[in-house]
Amino acid sequence: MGSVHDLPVIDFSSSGTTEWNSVKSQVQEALEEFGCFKALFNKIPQDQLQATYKAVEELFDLPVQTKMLNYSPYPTHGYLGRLPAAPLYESLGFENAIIPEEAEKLTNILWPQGNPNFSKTIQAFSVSVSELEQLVKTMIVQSLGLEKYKDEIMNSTNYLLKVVKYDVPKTGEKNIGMVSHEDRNLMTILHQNNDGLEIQTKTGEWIRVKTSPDSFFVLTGESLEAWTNGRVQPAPHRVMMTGSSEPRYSIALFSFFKAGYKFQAPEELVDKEHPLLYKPFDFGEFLSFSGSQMRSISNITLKTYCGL
Ligand SMILES: O=C(O)CCC(=O)C(=O)O
Ligand SMILES: [Fe+2]
Repeated sequence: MGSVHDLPVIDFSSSGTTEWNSVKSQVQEALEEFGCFKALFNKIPQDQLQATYKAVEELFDLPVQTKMLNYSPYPTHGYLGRLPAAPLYESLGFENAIIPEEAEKLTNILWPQGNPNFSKTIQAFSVSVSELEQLVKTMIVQSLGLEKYKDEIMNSTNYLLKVVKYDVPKTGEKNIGMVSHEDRNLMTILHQNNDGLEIQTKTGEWIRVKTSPDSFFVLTGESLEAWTNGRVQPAPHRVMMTGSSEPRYSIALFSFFKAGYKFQAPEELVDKEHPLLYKPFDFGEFLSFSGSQMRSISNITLKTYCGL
């Protein structure tokens, strides 16, 4: 792990029991201190990664009216763009993108004649990143001594693949790509083609995440804070388009508890020093009620919604 001024970097490329235990404790330490870390994960070949970025560029090249067909009943899970607070930002979301039929169904809305290459590419990418998400989740439940909840957690998780494009700011335009916020889901695993993502540490310092082809940035969200009864807290993050000469793309897999699954922190994490922070809640209902997947953008906090 790096110095106080660096974000932790954790290598997931080797396997074996010794490595597993070492990586597991690095994960827990990083999450408790920063709520995030950079994962070196080489299970996605470079040509697959390049094909995914190519597919994403093709998607953003579609006319705005077409992109707007990407609708989700959940706020911020479908097409978003031209927002006054984020004029450089545009995103689309693919719910359950790890399931081939779902990826295809959403693809066919955008390309009624079909685009099997696109749906297969984003589905394969989502599956690979979901494997990393499941490794991290397994390590968290093991570190907390809560492995008995692992299957329930795994079976209650859904995934959304969100792809984002940030335009280069024009002269005189603000360079904020996305304002500071924390995510509300369980975990977000993000790959970027150019630097731009910045993380705020607990001491208030902003750190810019360095891009490399095999690095995936793991951020935890408010739902994990609730499930761990405050042990892991999400880090504020933002995107600054500083010194860019070309658009920036990021591809992020969001995991969250399925709508209809009411959850609360396991009783093992509740005691005198750690009183229960939140009443049981359903993430789908909370998302609909709060109006945004991003804390700090919506005025409704989890504390006001179901805090104790
Ligand atoms: O594009 C990025 O790097 C950040 C995206 C993000 O934070 C989000 O969609 O919640
Ligand atoms: Fe975020």
